[in-house]
Amino acid sequence: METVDVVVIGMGPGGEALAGRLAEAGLSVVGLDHRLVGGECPYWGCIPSKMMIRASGLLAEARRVPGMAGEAEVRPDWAPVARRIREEATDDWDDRAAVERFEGKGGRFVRGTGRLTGPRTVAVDDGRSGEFTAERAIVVNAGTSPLVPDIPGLAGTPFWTNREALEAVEVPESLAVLGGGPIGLELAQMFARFGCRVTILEAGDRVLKVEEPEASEVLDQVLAADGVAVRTGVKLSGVRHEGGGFQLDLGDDTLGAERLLVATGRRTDLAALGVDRIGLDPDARYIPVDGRLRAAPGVWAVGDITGKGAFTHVSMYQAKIVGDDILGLPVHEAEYHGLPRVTFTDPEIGAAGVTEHQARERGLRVATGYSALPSSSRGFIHKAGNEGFIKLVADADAGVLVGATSAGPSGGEVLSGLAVAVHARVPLERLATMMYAYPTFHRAIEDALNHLG
Ligand SMILES: Cc1cc2nc3c(=O)[nH]c(=O)nc-3n(C[C@H](O)[C@H](O)[C@H](O)COP(=O)(O)OP(=O)(O)OC[C@H]3O[C@@H](n4cnc5c(N)ncnc54)[C@H](O)[C@@H]3O)c2cc1C
Ligand SMILES: NC(=O)c1ccc[n+]([C@@H]2O[C@H](COP(=O)([O-])OP(=O)(O)OC[C@H]3O[C@@H](n4cnc5c(N)ncnc54)[C@H](O)[C@@H]3O)[C@@H](O)[C@H]2O)c1
Repeated sequence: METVDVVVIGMGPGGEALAGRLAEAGLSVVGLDHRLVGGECPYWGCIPSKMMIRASGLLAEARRVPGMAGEAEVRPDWAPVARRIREEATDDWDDRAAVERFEGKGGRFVRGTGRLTGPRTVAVDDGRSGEFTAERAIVVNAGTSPLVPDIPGLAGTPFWTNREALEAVEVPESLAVLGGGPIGLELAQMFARFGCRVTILEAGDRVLKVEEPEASEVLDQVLAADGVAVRTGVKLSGVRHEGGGFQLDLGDDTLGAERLLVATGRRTDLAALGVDRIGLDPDARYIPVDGRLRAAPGVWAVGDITGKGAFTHVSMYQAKIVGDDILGLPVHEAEYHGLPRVTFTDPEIGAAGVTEHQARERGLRVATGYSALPSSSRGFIHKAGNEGFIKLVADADAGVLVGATSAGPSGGEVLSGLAVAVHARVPLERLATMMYAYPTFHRAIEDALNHLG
């Protein structure tokens, strides 16, 4: 048993930043991770997936040249993408640089699995087994893993999760994507643009069901144009892998595909983390936290495991608050009412705050405003690839926006102003009386404000 100031279990984006900051502040910090320092985002998530999407976006833009700027012959090549992910993004899934960065700040890294054994103690299984007492804080940043549904025949087949998909060295000839959430959609469109025949199989009645229905409609339209087949209301009842491919039993018919990507959500394992030792329910999905991310006396949690939004920016935002709290600095408690998020399809679907449905469920007197990008000046100029819209959701009594969606080219960037408006509760009157630069996509915000009702 060794005594230190802080133990961080799991070095995802938030845990890595926090552990480094606390070590730089002079605390003795042990950071534990049984995989790679940095977590899912840099190795199997945001960064490599957005590099792939950047490449597929270039292909899509080149294919828009005919009729607008001459001729372009597009011959996709996956090799530079796979190479970039190995050489620039993941260092071939080697975290040496991140470990050294942390150690350079004075931290101590242990590659192993951490488990709470009490309110101040963490057992580490690193092949030797040891235990740390954390005098000041334990921080849990253990993240999530792919959730694989219990479908007959699926277990034991060489299906992909996000991890295998982002390590792909070749583009499959055909791909079935189980799940039409952000992971499934981003990767489906991206692989299709590299010449793969893609089918999305979504159990719900629309893709990206957590966002506005108008976003799902735009995605249906653009995915069809990319040659992606989208099937909703699907129940996959059996999986077989034979002759180098998958046979998927869909009740009425069978779908064949070279590869199967399972993108049906994420799961946590609180029992394995020993949360019962700090008085929490091991069968719960998330660790309950207060505004300072405190889960129990002396224990904080950050990231996906708190259930406040499975995004890197949530993890980083929470880590800053926890750092302030542990260091005894003034704390601005976490607020999620303006939660921004972007699904990096083309068009990007940016959103902040609540959807219209969520606002109505809260019993608000809701007003909405909508403006289609193709009919805006900028959309008219842009032409090919101009799909998208702005949708605003207002609390009519309070006179503020409680939600907004910005779908379109650079929809995630256009979101910025809307995220400020929702976060800072800027009065509608102020938004409606400001200037919006001409001719930008974000001018559609003004048009949507004019249509609020
Ligand atoms: C394909 C994909 C694309 C994504 N794209 C985006 C995006 O564009 N933008 C965005 O904001 N988010 C995106 N996300 C989500 C983002 O990756 C996560 O929200 C982000 O990684 C934050 O997670 P986290 O901090 O909870 O920890 P994680 O990144 O999940 O890391 C947790 C770490 O804890 C370790 N660990 C777990 N249990 C233990 C234990 N008991 N002991 C020791 N170590 C342990 C794991 O090995 C891991 O390294 C994407 C995710 C995926 C899968
Ligand atoms: N751009 C981004 O910020 C980004 C990108 C990727 C992932 N993420 C994060 O990662 C999280 C996980 O993403 P995800 O797409 O795996 O999960 P998700 O939970 O968001 O979506 C999963 C989808 O799979 C469907 N589904 C579930 N079981 C099914 C089944 N048996 N058959 C068919 N469909 C089924 C669900 O109805 C849902 O639409 C996201 O919620 C998001 O927070 C973020």
